[in-house]
Amino acid sequence: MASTVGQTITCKAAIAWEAGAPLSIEDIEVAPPKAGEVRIKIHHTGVCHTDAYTLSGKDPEGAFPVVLGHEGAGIVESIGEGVTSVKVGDYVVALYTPECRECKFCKSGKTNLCGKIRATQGKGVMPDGTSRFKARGKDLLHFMGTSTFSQYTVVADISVVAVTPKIPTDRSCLLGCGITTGYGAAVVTAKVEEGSNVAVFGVGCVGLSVVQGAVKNKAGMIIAVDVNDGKEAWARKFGATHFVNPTKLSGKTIQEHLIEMTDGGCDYTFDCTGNVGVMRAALEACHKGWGESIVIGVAAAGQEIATRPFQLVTGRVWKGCAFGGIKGRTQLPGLVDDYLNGELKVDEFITHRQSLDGINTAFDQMKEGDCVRCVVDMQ
Ligand SMILES: NC(=O)C1=CN([C@@H]2O[C@H](COP(=O)(O)OP(=O)(O)OC[C@H]3O[C@@H](n4cnc5c(N)ncnc54)[C@H](OP(=O)(O)O)[C@@H]3O)[C@@H](O)[C@H]2O)C=CC1
Ligand SMILES: N[C@@H](CCC(=O)N[C@@H](CSC=O)C(=O)NCC(=O)O)C(=O)O
Ligand SMILES: [Zn+2]
Ligand SMILES: [Zn+2]
Repeated sequence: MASTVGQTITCKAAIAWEAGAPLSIEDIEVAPPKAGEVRIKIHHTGVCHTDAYTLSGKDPEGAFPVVLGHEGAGIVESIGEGVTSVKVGDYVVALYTPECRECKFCKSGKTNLCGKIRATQGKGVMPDGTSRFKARGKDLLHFMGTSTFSQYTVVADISVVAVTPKIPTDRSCLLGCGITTGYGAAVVTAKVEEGSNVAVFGVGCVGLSVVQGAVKNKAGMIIAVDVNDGKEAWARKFGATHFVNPTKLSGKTIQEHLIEMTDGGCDYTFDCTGNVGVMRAALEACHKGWGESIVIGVAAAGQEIATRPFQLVTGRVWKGCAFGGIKGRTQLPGLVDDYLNGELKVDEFITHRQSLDGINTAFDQMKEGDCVRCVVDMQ
C-alpha cells in the first residue's frame, strides 16, 4: 500500500454538525501532523456520557461542527517534526488530559491537569490555532484534544501515550476515560484507606470503577447508591458490599440513611452522576471532621452546587478530579500492566459493541440502564 506519510488522508468520521442532531458518518480529510503532533489510526473508541453532554448543547465549551470522541486507542500512522515520545507503529491511547511535564501544573506535583494546551484544546483547535479536519470544504473543530470518532485523528504529542500491543485496542480505549477516571478518583485522588467506608453515587462505568479502586485499597463498607435497581448486581460483581436505591427510602434522605449505616457518615463519597442534588447529598453523607466527597460527574451549563457552609466548617471536604487525577503518560502504562496481570477489570465493562456506522445507536444504548460501555470498532 502507498505510504500516507505527509499526505492528507480521506477516511470516515462521525461528524457532529450541530447540537442535538445525530452524528453524520461521512468522508473527512485529515491533514498530516505538524511539528509536535501525531496522527493516529483509531481502531476502537468508547462512547462516554461527556460526548453526549457536549452533543446535547449543554457544554459551555461545546462548539460545532466538531469531531467528538475522547476514549480512543489505535496505532501511530505518522509523526510531525520533533516528536520523540512515540513512533510510527506504536500502539497508543489518546489522552484528553495531556501531560507536558514542563508547565506549572505538571511541575507542581499537586495535580494531573496540564496547562500547556488547555486554551486551544477548549477552543477545539490544535496548539497552533488551526484544525487538521475538513469535510464538505469546511474546517471542523477538534474535541478534548483527541477527536476519536474519526478513523484517523491528529493530536498533540503530549496528548498520547504508547502502551504495549499486548492489550487489545478494544480494551485499552476504555482506559482513555471511564475506567481510569473512577479508579483514579478512588486510588489517586481520594487515596481511600484500608477499612474506610465509601459511598459511590451512580453505578455506571465511572462508579463501578470507583468501586474497583475502593476494593483495591481494601475499603471497609463500599455502598453503591443508584436509582436503578438493575445496577445492584453490577455493583456487587465489582465488589460493593451494600446497595441502596434512594428512591425507595421512606421518611429519610439518602444522606441520613448513609450516616446511620456507617455510624456517623462515610469517610469518602463520590458523585458519579453529574446531578448537583446528588453532589450535595454525597457531601452531606460524609463523616463530620474528616469525610471527603469527590465530584466526578459533569453537570450541565448553569448548574451550581450548594450546601450549608456549616458542613465544611465542621470538617467535611469537597473536591473533584478530572481523569481520576491520573497523569496519562506516566501512569497509564502501569494500569495496562495491572490489566494484563489480572489485577484491573476492563473486559467486564464492555456490554455493547457497534461499528462506526452504528455510532448513533451506541449513543442511544448508552442512555439505556443496562449499558455500561459500548465500544465502537472504527475500522
Ligand atoms: N470528571 C471526569 O474526568 C469525568 C467525568 N465523567 C462524568 O461522570 C458521570 C458518570 O459517567 P458514567 O458512569 O459514564 O454515567 P452512567 O450514566 O453510566 O452512570 C450514572 C449512573 O447514575 C445513576 N443515577 C442517575 N441519577 C441518580 C441519582 N439521583 N442517584 C443515584 N444514581 C443516579 C444512573 O442511573 P440510570 O441508569 O437510571 O440512568 C446511572 O446508573 C457523567 O456525568 C460523565 O460525564 C465521565 C468521565 C470522566
Ligand atoms: N467543558 C465542560 C466541562 C467538561 C469536563 O468537565 N470535562 C472533564 C472530563 S469529562 C470526561 O469525560 C475534564 O477533563 N475537565 C477538566 C478540563 O480541563 O476540561 C465545561 O466547560 O463545563
Ligand atoms: Zn469521558
Ligand atoms: Zn503540563
